[in-house]
Amino acid sequence: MAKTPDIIYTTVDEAPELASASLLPIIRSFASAAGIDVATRNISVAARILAQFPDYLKDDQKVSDDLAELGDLVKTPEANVIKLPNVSASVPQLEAAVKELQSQGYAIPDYPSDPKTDEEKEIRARYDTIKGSAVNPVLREGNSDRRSAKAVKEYAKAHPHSMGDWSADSPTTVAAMPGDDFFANEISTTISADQAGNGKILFTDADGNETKLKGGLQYREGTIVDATYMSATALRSYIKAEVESMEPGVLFSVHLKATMMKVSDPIIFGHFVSVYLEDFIAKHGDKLDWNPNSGIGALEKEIAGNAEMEADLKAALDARPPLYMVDSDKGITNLHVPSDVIIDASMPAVIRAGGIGWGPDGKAAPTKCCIPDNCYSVVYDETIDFFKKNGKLDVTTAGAVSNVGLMAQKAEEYGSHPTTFEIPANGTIRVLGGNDDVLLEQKVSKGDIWRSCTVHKEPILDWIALGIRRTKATGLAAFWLDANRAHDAELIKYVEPALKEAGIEIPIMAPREATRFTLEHMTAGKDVVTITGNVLRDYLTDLFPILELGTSAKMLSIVSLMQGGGLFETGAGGSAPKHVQQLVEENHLRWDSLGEFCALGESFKFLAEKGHAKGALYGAAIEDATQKVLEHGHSPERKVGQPDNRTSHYWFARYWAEALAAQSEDADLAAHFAPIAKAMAEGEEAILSELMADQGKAVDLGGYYHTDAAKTAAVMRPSKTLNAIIG
Ligand SMILES: NC(=O)C1=CN([C@@H]2O[C@H](COP(=O)(O)OP(=O)(O)OC[C@H]3O[C@@H](n4cnc5c(N)ncnc54)[C@H](OP(=O)(O)O)[C@@H]3O)[C@@H](O)[C@H]2O)C=CC1
Ligand SMILES: O=C(O)CCC(=O)C(=O)O
Ligand SMILES: [Mg+2]
Repeated sequence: MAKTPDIIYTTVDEAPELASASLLPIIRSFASAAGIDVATRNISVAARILAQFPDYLKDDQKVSDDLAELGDLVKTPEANVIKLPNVSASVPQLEAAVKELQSQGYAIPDYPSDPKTDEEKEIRARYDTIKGSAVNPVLREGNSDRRSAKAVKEYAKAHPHSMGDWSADSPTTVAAMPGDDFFANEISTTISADQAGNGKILFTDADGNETKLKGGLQYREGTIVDATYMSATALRSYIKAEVESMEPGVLFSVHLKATMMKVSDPIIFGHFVSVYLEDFIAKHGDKLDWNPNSGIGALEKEIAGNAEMEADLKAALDARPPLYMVDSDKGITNLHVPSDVIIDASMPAVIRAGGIGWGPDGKAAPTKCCIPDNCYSVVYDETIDFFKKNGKLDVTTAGAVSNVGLMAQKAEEYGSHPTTFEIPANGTIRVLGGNDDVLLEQKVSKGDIWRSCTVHKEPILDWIALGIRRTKATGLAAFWLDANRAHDAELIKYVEPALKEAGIEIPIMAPREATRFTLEHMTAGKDVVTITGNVLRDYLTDLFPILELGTSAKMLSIVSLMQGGGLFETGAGGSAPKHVQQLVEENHLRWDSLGEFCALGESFKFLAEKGHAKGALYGAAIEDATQKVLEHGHSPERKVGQPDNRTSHYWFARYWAEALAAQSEDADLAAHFAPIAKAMAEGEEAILSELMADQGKAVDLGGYYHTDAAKTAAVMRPSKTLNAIIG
């Protein structure tokens, strides 16, 4: 068997991938001096599509299934993977990627939006494995530890980013369902030894016809299994009530996670679209080949050229309260594209701005934020309440909020796609254990969104232990668990004895209380650890970093894999499509690779733990370089003509080389890097001017999802002087 590479750096999409075109050659060149090989594996949406359809491709077009390979690797102690954020594709994004690949000569099939034949169904099943958050759940074989590096936090306190003012009478609110949501309907149980084995989910309609919705569920002793549903009727009447009770001057918005929750949330999104456009759909719905779950963007494409429908759509939108906009310049509303509705990014942006979003007129306005499910809406509701009472966060004095998240082995909601169903008819749903015991049973109605989540015992115990370690290192912490929520009550049965055994007291608080506790302490300058389940891990690791640091991309994001390997995610944010657009239009890339720098440092330190002596020197040198990039103000700036991602990489490389040249533990390494550092310093003027020379001009990357490597390299590595030093 081939040797596992020392470090694997993932190939992804959009802005982080453009950044890699500049940064990775530097990393590889420097690492090779210590005999450390840095390999790549491609998990971009384009590569994942090609990997699914070898039978449609010519031999020289076929690609390996790198995600599957990585999925196996993370279950071994050898794993040392740097994972950059990748596109979690919605249907519109998937369709766009397919179209682009087809235009490049890859004869892959169209995405069947309404599969009828067996062949179409088979193609659709392959595409479904690519849709939404298809990468992270496969790689995350460990729990999550996200925090800011000390240097990053100190820099943010010394150089505070802008924050909007909050006023006590801000009309911005969070609106959740009055009941009959996932929170209200949840039931939960823990699998006994007898019940372990192959579980299944059965549905029985009103006439007694039984269908198996899912079999082969691997229940283990100690696994927590839940069942819950959101009533479609209750959801629709809540949306209607919220649309109809809007105050003038307030924007209407919904905040979901259609990428991660790829089965349930597009359906919820579709209900928002269809209630909001009720009158238009009543008039034209029958004539349309359009699913509201794809959003208004897809509707606009469907009716393009039909003047009557276009006029009616415009009138329908005008008759409703103004929508919160994703991009007001381009007319993209909150209800346009499901993948643009990303609550972990959108709610912090509203809160950071002082409770405002952007309206169709391009002006900022207060916003009603609909977050249907009460499991998590309370966190944002309480946060907004807190800032209304206390005014905006003082970034210069705020403590650091870090997170320990229960994530391993597809924990909780984020692993529930295969066991989420839109209920076909009124009836009963039952979850059976390995011994056919009925574990959970619920009466449901047609259209309800029903799901079952699981979380295994080993990840739970590992998470509690990690929470205890981080609490000891930090001082203040809380478990965010609601004793009144069925799932959390089962988890508490693990947490309480584990804390007792460890002889440590960590409070257990419901999310609303825990939010207040965290905000009170952080505003008083204290560092706080939030120990949460998987969804709150995702939400909080954008919310607090965006408030504290201006972006979550600067976070350290470590997944200590349960089998002993390491997965180092870069930041907590996404792939920044707006940054790609700016690069293409004006050759300026404002993506900040600080997250990559932090992950790289951790990855080298991890290599040292595994016995690679030079890993520790590299890790320390990278930390030093990262701190210098910050201290000397060499992070990318936002506007064309200013230093960007590429110049920040030059400084990072230079400081990294200088640190390796200056260390005295390894004379050979110092001797290798001394001339590199010298050449970088001497070449400063030439390199910076070569890096900046072509800013302002449009560039061609040869694609969006599947860019041309040579074209991208030419754009991202424009300095001959630097390239010659890197070799
Ligand atoms: N872990 C993962 O793999 C994740 C992937 N995603 C995917 O990313 C895509 C985009 O998601 P979106 O919600 O727009 O979130 P992003 O995090 O990509 O962008 C939100 C905003 O945050 C700022 N930002 C994010 N990262 C950086 C960075 N490194 N440097 C500077 N600024 C940064 C940018 O602000 P500004 O524009 O003001 O500069 C950006 O527009 C989607 O396809 C989504 O599925 C999202 C989250 C996590
Ligand atoms: O995998 C995804 O789609 C998003 C992940 C994410 O937002 C996170 O882990 O913070
Ligand atoms: Mg997130």
